[in-house]
Amino acid sequence: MNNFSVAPLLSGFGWDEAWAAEFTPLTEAGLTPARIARVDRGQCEVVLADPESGELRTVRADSRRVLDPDPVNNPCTGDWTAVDLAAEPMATLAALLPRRTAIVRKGARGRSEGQVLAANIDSVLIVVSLAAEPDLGRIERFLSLAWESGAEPLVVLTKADVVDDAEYIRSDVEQIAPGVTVLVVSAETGEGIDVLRACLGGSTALIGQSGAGKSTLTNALTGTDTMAVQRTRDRDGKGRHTTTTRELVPLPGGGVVIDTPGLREVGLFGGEGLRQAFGEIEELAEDCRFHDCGHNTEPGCAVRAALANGTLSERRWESYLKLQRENEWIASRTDARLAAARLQRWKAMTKTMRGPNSPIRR
Ligand SMILES: Nc1nc2c(ncn2[C@@H]2O[C@H](COP(=O)(O)OP(=O)(O)OP(=O)(O)O)[C@@H](O)[C@H]2O)c(=O)[nH]1
Ligand SMILES: [Zn+2]
Repeated sequence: MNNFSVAPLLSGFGWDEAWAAEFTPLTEAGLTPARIARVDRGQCEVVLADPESGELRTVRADSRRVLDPDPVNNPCTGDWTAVDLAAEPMATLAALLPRRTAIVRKGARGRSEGQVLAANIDSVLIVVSLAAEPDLGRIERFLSLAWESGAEPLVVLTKADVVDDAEYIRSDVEQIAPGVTVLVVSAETGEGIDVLRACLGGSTALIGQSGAGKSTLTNALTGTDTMAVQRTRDRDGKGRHTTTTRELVPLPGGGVVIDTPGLREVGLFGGEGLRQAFGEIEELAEDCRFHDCGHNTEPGCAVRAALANGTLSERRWESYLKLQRENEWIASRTDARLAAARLQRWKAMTKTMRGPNSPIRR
């Protein structure tokens, strides 16, 4: 292996000293760090710094070795992974690094498992179209999901070019998004795009309903040059890769954007995010006379008082209760348990790599 540092090449993709430190035993075992740009059945597209040429490359890799019975633990766009480039017949994922953050929604059709939309992100852009009347309840739901991920949420009201009252809508949305920046943009006219770009750093995931304008916004942020069919020649000349189908796209000034598929239903998975999304209600409840106030008929209830004097809207309160009821379905914090299991597996793996029986060719 050539003696060059992958750090400068991969830093634009979010690689940093902490990742590198975690990865050290695997580098010694001949594995290459890579970030997952797209997931397909049994395979992934990963971005890596080629250990021989020292250039950035997009590579297809077999992911079957790291598949897990629980879908939450499976490779996801944004995951950092260890790739065995020497594996035959094709490059193979040998391990997944523990995640720092992840957007996890409840799996489809009442399944108990979660579904990961993006991993290792620093901010979550909740993309909402101004072309239709914004559904505040849905935005609250997305905000809870975003807070739960561990990344910082931002609301982006897009298609500003089709309405004249964007600023009114923005102040309505600000009311229901305490502590969150709400921006108005248009991918069509470019309005607000520079301001949005200035808010972004590191890895950003876009979430929202189908048709909200996520892909168009991704294009506007990354610039058409980046999204245009960009080809890199395979090291062995066998073929060429295009990046048009990637979900993880680099930003011109560093950092990446992860576009996620449009979501029709967003079931929450975990409750901490809900408490953050409704932070002002949590604060109100602290002023109730009784520590275990049910906010119904108890004397000295600060929530009831706020509802009575209008500082807390009935709609917001109902929305909070609804999401809370939904969350009670998740009896235990399974996501925390899964993250712990994954960390254990990672530790076992790095230990084996260090040992005399390392399975990886040097
Ligand atoms: N007028 C206007 N139209 C926009 C804007 N952004 C997106 N659109 C249009 O809205 C439609 C949906 O945009 P997409 O970017 O495909 O939406 P998406 O959120 O990626 O949708 P999915 O891929 O289904 O999740 C397209 O017809 C876009 O041309 C905008 O700023 N202004
Ligand atoms: Zn109360």
